[in-house]
Amino acid sequence: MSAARISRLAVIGAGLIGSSIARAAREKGLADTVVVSDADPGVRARVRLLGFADVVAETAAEAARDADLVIACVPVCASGAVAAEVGPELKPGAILSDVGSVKGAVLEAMAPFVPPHAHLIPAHPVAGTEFSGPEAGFAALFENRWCILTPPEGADPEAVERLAALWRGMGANVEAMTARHHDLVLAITSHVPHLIAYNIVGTAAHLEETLTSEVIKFSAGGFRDFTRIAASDPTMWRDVFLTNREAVLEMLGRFTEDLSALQRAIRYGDGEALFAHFTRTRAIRRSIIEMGQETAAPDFGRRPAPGAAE
Ligand SMILES: NC(=O)c1ccc[n+]([C@@H]2O[C@H](COP(=O)([O-])OP(=O)(O)OC[C@H]3O[C@@H](n4cnc5c(N)ncnc54)[C@H](O)[C@@H]3O)[C@@H](O)[C@H]2O)c1
Ligand SMILES: O=C(O)C(=O)C[C@]1(C(=O)O)C=C[C@@H](O)C=C1
Repeated sequence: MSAARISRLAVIGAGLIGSSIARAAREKGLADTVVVSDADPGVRARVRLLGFADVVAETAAEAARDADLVIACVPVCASGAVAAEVGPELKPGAILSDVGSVKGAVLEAMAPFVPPHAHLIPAHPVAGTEFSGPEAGFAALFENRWCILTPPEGADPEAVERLAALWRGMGANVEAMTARHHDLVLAITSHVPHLIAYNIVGTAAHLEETLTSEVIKFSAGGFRDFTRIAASDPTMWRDVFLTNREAVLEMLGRFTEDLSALQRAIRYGDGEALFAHFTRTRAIRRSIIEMGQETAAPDFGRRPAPGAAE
C-alpha cells in the first residue's frame, strides 16, 4: 500500500527523540513542512539556532493546527497533557502519535482527547542514547532499529500504514503489537536492565569514599557500561517506572528468583550450574548479533557525543 505524503509534520517535544525525528524527516524529505514545538522556551530558542525545523511554534496547539501527523515526543507522564492541548486542533484524518517507552499508559492518557475524525496510533522507536535535549538528536538514530506500533483495536489500517511509512522512511523496521504485549516485552528488554544499572551504580556510590573513588578509577568493561545506562534521563525513567509498574514488578520478581538461584550456586560452589547458565546466556548474545540487532548500546562511531567537535 502506498501511503499519502505528509504535508505538515508536527513534533511536540524537541529533545533527543523529537529532534532526531525532525532531523531525519528533513534530511530524507519525508514531509513538506516540519513544525517543532516544546513547552520550554529555552529549548525552542535552541531549536531555532540548531535549524532543524522549518517552523518553531510557540505552542503545541499552534504546531498541530492543519498538521497531517502530530508526534508527541515528551516524557510518558506528559503525553496526556499534550493530547489535551492538540486534540481540539486535529483536522479530519489527522494522526496523533507518540514515541513513549510505555504504551498502555500513553493510550489511556491520550485517547480521551482524540476527536472521532482523527486517529490515535501510538508508537515506540526502540532506539536511543543516554543523552537528552535538542543537541543530542541525530538523523541516523532510527536506522536499522525497530519501531513498534501499538494501534488500538479498530484503528484505521490506512492511518497505521501512513505512520509505518514515515518510520520506514527514517530507516526503522516496523512491527505492530498490542500495547499490553509491548509493555511486557519492554519491561524485560529495556526497563528492568535500566533499573539494574541505576541500582548497581547507586550501590557503588554508597560504598565508603575510598572504595568509591577506586571504583571510578578502575571502572572498565561491565561497570562502565552500566554507568552509561545509569546516566539516562531521570524524568524519562521516573515516568517509565511509574507507568509500567505491573509488568516491571512481574519481571523483577522473576529476575530476583533467578538471581537467588545464581547466589545459591555460588554459595555451594555449584560450578556445573554456573557454567550451564553462562553457556545459555552466551547463546542469546550470539543470536542477537546474528539478527543484526547487537547495537542496543549506541556506538560513538555513528554520531558524535553532544558537545564534541564534529
Ligand atoms: N531517550 C531514549 O533513549 C528514548 C528512546 C525511545 C523512546 N523514548 C521516549 O521518548 C520520549 C522523549 O524522550 P527524550 O529522550 O527525547 O526526552 P528529552 O528529555 O530529550 O526531551 C523531552 C522534551 O519534551 C519537552 N516537554 C516536556 N513536557 C512537554 C509538554 N507538555 N509539551 C511540550 N513539550 C514538553 C521537554 O521540554 C523536552 O525538551 C519519552 O517518552 C521517552 O520514553 C526515549
Ligand atoms: O541505548 C540506550 O541508551 C537505550 O537505553 C535505548 C533504549 C533501550 O533500552 O534500548 C531506552 C529506552 C527506549 O524506550 C528505547 C531504547
